[in-house]
Amino acid sequence: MCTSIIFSPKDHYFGRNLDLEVSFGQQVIVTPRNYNFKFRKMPDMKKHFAMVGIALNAGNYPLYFDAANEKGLGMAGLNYPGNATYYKEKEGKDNIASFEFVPWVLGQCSNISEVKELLKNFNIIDLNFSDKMEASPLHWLIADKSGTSIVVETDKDGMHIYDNPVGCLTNNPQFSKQLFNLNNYADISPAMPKNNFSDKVNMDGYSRGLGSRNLPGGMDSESRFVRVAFNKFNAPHCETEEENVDNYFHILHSVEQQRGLDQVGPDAFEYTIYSDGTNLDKGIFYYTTYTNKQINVVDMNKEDLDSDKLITYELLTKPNFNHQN
Ligand SMILES: C[C@H](CCC(=O)NCCS(=O)(=O)O)[C@H]1CC[C@H]2[C@@H]3[C@H](O)C[C@@H]4C[C@H](O)CC[C@]4(C)[C@H]3C[C@H](O)[C@]12C
Repeated sequence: MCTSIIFSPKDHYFGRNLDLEVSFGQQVIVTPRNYNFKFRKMPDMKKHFAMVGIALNAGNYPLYFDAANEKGLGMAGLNYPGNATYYKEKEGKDNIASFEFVPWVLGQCSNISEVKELLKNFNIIDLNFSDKMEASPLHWLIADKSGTSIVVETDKDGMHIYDNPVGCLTNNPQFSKQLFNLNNYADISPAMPKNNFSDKVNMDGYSRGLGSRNLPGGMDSESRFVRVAFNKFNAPHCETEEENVDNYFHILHSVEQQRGLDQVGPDAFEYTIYSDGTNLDKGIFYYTTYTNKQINVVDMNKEDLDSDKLITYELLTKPNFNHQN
């Protein structure tokens, strides 16, 4: 499972938790403006916006899991098995494979209204990257530095673009159902609950935090959706970058999957391999990994963004202990 959010305390932070049982050897990859992006059914994109995110470098082609561009637009693909549908090629349409969708959008759009315009002629096609790497069933959260976000789902009945009032996405079911499900949690609150039960019973609030007692705690995608939306809406908005980045990671880590809790095979457990976030206003990329909880930083502005070569950084995974004596 995965969770993606846009958090807007002052600047805007976009990213995700990547939850899975196996790692692909992904890296932080900065794609500069003059890297030649090839598309299977569309002309090459020789010049485009620079982007930073997590990707698998497949023979010098960055297969992005999630990324943000220099204009402050971010995009993440999350598993959507059973629902994601990719279509046949259509004449006159922009025919894009699912693994090309992130660079197609981030290469040329600056904000959500441009994305909506671009998607008017979009057709996602059923194409594998290679024989060994089949297309993944995904849906996408896309957000910009105004804090606006949309969800794109390509279902059996066609493509849906939803305005996203909560600024988060997890996995199944469809986004519209995830939103509807929030109805069931309307009474969750950071405040102590009032006794609406009966004035015949003395309820003295034996513990702090009773207002969030019914917040779902499971690893499943519906529980994480409710939990991350609630935690994000109630997170503090601070003044400094450090405080806001710290709060951002508290939100993502509140839905992280601890190893051992989500069994997907006889001896296999899904867990949060990394959590990342880009400051969309400043182009600074932050991440933590399951074993390295220090916040690591790659500042896109420190790179030569006019280059034509991918810039890669290994994800740091070595535990970082600070011995005080
Ligand atoms: C599995 C990842 C999503 C995480 C997630 O939602 N996990 C939930 C798993 S489940 O519901 O519980 O089964 C997705 C996100 C981005 C995906 C990758 C990117 O789309 C880039 C390429 C695309 C290629 O077609 C397949 C390999 C791949 C490298 C993808 C592998 C995998 O499907 C990734 C890493």
